[in-house]
Amino acid sequence: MEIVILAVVIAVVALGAISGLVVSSRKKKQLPPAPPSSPSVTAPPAEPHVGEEAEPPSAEPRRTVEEVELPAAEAPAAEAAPEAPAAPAEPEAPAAPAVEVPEPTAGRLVRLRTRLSRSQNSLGKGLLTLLSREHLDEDTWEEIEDTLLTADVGVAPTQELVERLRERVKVLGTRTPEELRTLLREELLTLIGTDADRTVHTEPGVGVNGEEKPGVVMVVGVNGTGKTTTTGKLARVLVADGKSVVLGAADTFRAAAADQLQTWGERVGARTVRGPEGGDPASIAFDAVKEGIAENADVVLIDTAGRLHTKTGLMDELGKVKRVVEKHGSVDEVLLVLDATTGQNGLVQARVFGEVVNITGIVLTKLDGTAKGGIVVAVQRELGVPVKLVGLGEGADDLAPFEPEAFVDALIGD
Ligand SMILES: Nc1nc2c(ncn2[C@@H]2O[C@H](COP(=O)(O)OP(=O)(O)OP(=O)(O)O)[C@@H](O)[C@H]2O)c(=O)[nH]1
Repeated sequence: MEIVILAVVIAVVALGAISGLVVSSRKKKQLPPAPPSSPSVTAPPAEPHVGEEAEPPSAEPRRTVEEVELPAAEAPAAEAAPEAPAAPAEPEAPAAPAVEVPEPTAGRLVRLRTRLSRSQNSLGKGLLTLLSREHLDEDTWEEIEDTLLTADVGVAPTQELVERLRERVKVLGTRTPEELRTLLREELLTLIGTDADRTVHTEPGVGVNGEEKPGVVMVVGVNGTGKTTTTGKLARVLVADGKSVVLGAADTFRAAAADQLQTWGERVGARTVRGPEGGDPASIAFDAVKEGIAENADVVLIDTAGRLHTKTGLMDELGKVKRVVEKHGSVDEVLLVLDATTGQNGLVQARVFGEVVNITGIVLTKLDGTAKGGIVVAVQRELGVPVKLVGLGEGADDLAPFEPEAFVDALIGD
């Protein structure tokens, strides 16, 4: 019996040992799956790869910024142009509107009058309303003063005008609206001045070598005031008047400026002389006049780069551009372009530009976008030169000769 029990125990122990082995071997088999998951654990080591990869791209963009840019898109078109016969037709397509016929310049200010009076309403109408009050007490005169100052007329001209109005209103006694309108019209005209020569001088002259030289106009001013646009619009005006025009793209700061000018020129058949981007503006201006002389053109318009009047180096450069152009002969007109919306700051600009180049006329742009038409008075006083042209919109023919009467009529309405 004992033997049987012993045999059973041995058998049980033996079975236990065998099953233990099986379990442990299963466990060992389960482990291997762990290693497959271990690569994901080793993923972090991939981070260095990411880091490694990150470096080249960080270097690449520096190259691609220069290399890819727009030329990548433009180059094929440019390359295709000489090969494909259809392609050359495309560059000619924009040249087709070169036959554009600009609007006649006469009466432009009258045509643009609604735009002008819309923006200037508060000045003219405001003054008339105040002057029509039954009792013109001190408060009312102060309000009149404020209206003028708000419209950028300037302190001294405002005081002069108010003094004159006070005197004349006193003499008038009863004031009919019509009398007031006439009175205000006269006084505003006196303030603006009707005697100044507002012609943009573009007559041909005699060059240093005795040859006939085109009229030369330089367009100067602070950034974004509308120089290129004005140069383009002026080219249209001149072409409309039957003159041949050469454009000089001496704005080598702003990459798109030369293209912009060339487009304006192409639309009316005026050639643009341009140089490399960032090139010497004086030499481009010089070449433009040289071309103008060679081509027997009537007028050369030189668009210069926008420059802050506070940067001495840039202002010196402007002086140099003018001096270099004068090696051919006189510069007949230096137009300072002022943005009417910048108000009093325009006066500071006018003063500094006037010190560097002899300003002969002012172009007041964006008059359609401000009620501060009084700047016309202030800037003429500041510089002692007349406003010759006004910009009244972004349209190609939205540049008008400045006519004091039409301007004042627009201010005070009918
Ligand atoms: N509303 C309005 N916009 C104008 C007038 N004149 C110019 N502009 C706009 O003013 C912006 C600047 O004009 P640009 O001719 O490029 O100015 P710019 O002085 O040549 O600029 P920079 O070369 O950068 O100094 C453009 O969007 C023009 O369309 C105007 O009389 N009225």
